[in-house]
Amino acid sequence: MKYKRIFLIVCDSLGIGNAKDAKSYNDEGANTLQHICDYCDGLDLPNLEGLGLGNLGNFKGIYPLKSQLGYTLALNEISKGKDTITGHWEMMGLKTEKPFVTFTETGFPDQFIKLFEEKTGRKCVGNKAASGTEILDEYGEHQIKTGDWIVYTSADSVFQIAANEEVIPLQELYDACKIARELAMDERWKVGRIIARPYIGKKAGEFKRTANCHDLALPPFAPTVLEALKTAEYDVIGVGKIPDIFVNQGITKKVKTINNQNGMNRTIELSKTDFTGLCFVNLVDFDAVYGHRRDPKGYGKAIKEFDNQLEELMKYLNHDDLLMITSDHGNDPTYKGTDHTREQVPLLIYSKELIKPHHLEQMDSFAVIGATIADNFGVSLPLVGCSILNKII
Ligand SMILES: O=P(O)(O)O[C@H]1O[C@H](CO)[C@@H](O)[C@H]1O
Ligand SMILES: [Mn+2]
Ligand SMILES: [Mn+2]
Repeated sequence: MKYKRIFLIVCDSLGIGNAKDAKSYNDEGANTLQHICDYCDGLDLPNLEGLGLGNLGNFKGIYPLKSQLGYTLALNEISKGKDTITGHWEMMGLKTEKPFVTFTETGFPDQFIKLFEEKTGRKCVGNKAASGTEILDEYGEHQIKTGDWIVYTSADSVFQIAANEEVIPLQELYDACKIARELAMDERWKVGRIIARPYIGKKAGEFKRTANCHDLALPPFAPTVLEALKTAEYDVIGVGKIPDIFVNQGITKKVKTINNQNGMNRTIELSKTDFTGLCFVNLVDFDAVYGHRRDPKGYGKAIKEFDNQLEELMKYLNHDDLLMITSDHGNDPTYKGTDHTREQVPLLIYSKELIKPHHLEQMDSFAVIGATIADNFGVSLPLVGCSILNKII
């Protein structure tokens, strides 16, 4: 074991363009970070820049340094799919060959909706691909009058249920999600995630989603690196959405968060505690609050805030800790539509002492991350992805 603790932070959706297969996803030219930097007329990110982020692309305001502190490379996703689950599972060694079923063009079939209505005792409205905030403006007032569920999907493999917390009790929404998850274990409707989308407010234009959102994912289809770590009795701390994404498999401790800032604060607190193993963090606001909302200015501000908090985290790292910063897909806020974009993701690696700063161009598979972690802790390596442990040290 070279590193006692590894902190892996996923800046959800912070892609860096250039995916070899972007065309087959209709995402040619998408580049989340580059276009945010352009839109903001340059981003000043001293900590990420110091690690070497500027060597990973042409990002206005982020300069490529000759003497970067970190080890940097770009990763290509090899799975079929560009959603959160696919990206995170690949990081931990699973290659998804068959994409999850989607209902983007058609909405969910009548049979599924009927069963869901019968079992939950409420009717559904919506049932189409939509932005989660726009659909509240469309149906939120209707829901207050009727108590109907607002259901919707997207380009992702999801069934999302929006419910006003002041109209439908939160627990009833969670129970309905469980019912939907059971129904959607049927092969015909086996979507990657059922998502509870609670919100508050009284009229269109004023509805606000709350932090009580909850995902019910399919369990990973094979053991992941997280499982291997847990079996070998290492700590596997999941912060934010991580436990949901892996349906708690391989997780030894769950830490809930309410937003990015809180996620980083919780991570900084964890860095002051003693553990041996992995602290795996997802910062979802980049994606949910800015990427899908096509808000490049807000996204830029959020990256800047992350960069500030990163400085504090780095201060608390021990000499034998390793920090990895990456992403799970792109979500270019200047791109057409409101969905994820197929992009390469950055991998920035840092340790106070045990690192050989270097910029390596690119590698295939996000599983480079899981393989390196497995290698470090001496557990069995995943079937995909090469460890770079011996290169970074
Ligand atoms: O528009 P909202 O509700 O944020 O939905 C987004 O979040 C879901 C999960 O990533 C996807 O379906 C995506 O469209
Ligand atoms: Mn994501
Ligand atoms: Mn998303």
